[in-house]
Amino acid sequence: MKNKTIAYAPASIGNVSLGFDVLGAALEPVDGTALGDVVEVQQADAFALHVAGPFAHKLPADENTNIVTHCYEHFIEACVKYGHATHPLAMTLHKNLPIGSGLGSSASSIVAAFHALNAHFDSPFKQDELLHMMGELEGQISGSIHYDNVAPCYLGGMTLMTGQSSPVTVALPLMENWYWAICYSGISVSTSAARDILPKTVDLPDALTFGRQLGVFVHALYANNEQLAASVMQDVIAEPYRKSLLPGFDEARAYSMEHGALAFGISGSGPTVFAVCRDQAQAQHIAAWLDNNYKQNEDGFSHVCRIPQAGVQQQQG
Ligand SMILES: Nc1ncnc2c1ncn2[C@@H]1O[C@H](COP(=O)(O)OP(=O)(O)OP(=O)(O)O)[C@@H](O)[C@H]1O
Ligand SMILES: N[C@@H](CCO)C(=O)O
Repeated sequence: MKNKTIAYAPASIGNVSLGFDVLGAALEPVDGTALGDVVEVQQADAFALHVAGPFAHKLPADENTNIVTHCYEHFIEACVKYGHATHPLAMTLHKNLPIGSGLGSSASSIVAAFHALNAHFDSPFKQDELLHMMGELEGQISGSIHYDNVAPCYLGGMTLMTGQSSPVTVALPLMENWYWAICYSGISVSTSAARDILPKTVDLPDALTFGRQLGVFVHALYANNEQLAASVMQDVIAEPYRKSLLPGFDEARAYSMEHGALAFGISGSGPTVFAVCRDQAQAQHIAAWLDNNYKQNEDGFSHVCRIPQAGVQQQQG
């Protein structure tokens, strides 16, 4: 067992427009910004959670309501159930991602927490076992289990959920030259509220479009056909309802598409938006425009990102 274990878990895009709840991608800013939460664990006499970082003050003051505390309790219960030895830990969460941002903020805390806990105790649980725990904890927050943030955050890349208990998710090929301009507007959108406004059933034409788009997208990634892949990146499930929660969304889409973006959409449940760009210069231009025009307040930010191959990463203590 290690004295101190530290894990960094990246931001992620849920849905990627065309894959509601079943498609997600990790994010890595090209300028080296660490866009993700960090969790440290260390042996202690009793459990304690300390919260730090730029968005710590936006979390509930009571550490018992922090999802990281719930991850610890869940992990220890699982260890007891399966006969793995444990001891109490002190944990620190560096809350670097804004809450209710659409960047997979709770997923980032959850993945960093479970990875640090598992590594600290010499990996008693395997990948899919941990993913199930992560999905369950994410479901406690958003109201239903979905893996489209926790899976890419944990494993990196762009991942498609299988609906199976193992493998929970499979990796998809990436378009080598795509850059993702992302902008968080600075307001908070609750994922559970953004799920509650969606209709409970989907019309047949939309169901057919959803299936066709997802199938064509996966084919186009394997065929390395950028135009075909981008042509089906449209959201027929959530965006028509959610965009009313996002001031300036239509203008941001119109500007991005007029300036060459291949696709544009809501990241997760928003308010973060993304534009898929052919090269870094185009992404820088669109990110700068979004920064000046889509951002609503000083909490907002924009980045040019790539999709990293790696997800959660262990750091030196
Ligand atoms: N460590 C944590 N990180 C983020 N949210 C937390 C954490 N602990 C508790 N919460 C609570 O969970 C809820 C998170 O809400 P929500 O799912 O809308 O945000 P999110 O995960 O940040 O969203 P998104 O996936 O869109 O980035 C908030 O009520 C927040 O106070
Ligand atoms: N698939 C989830 C992602 C939330 O970040 C949703 O759109 O509700």
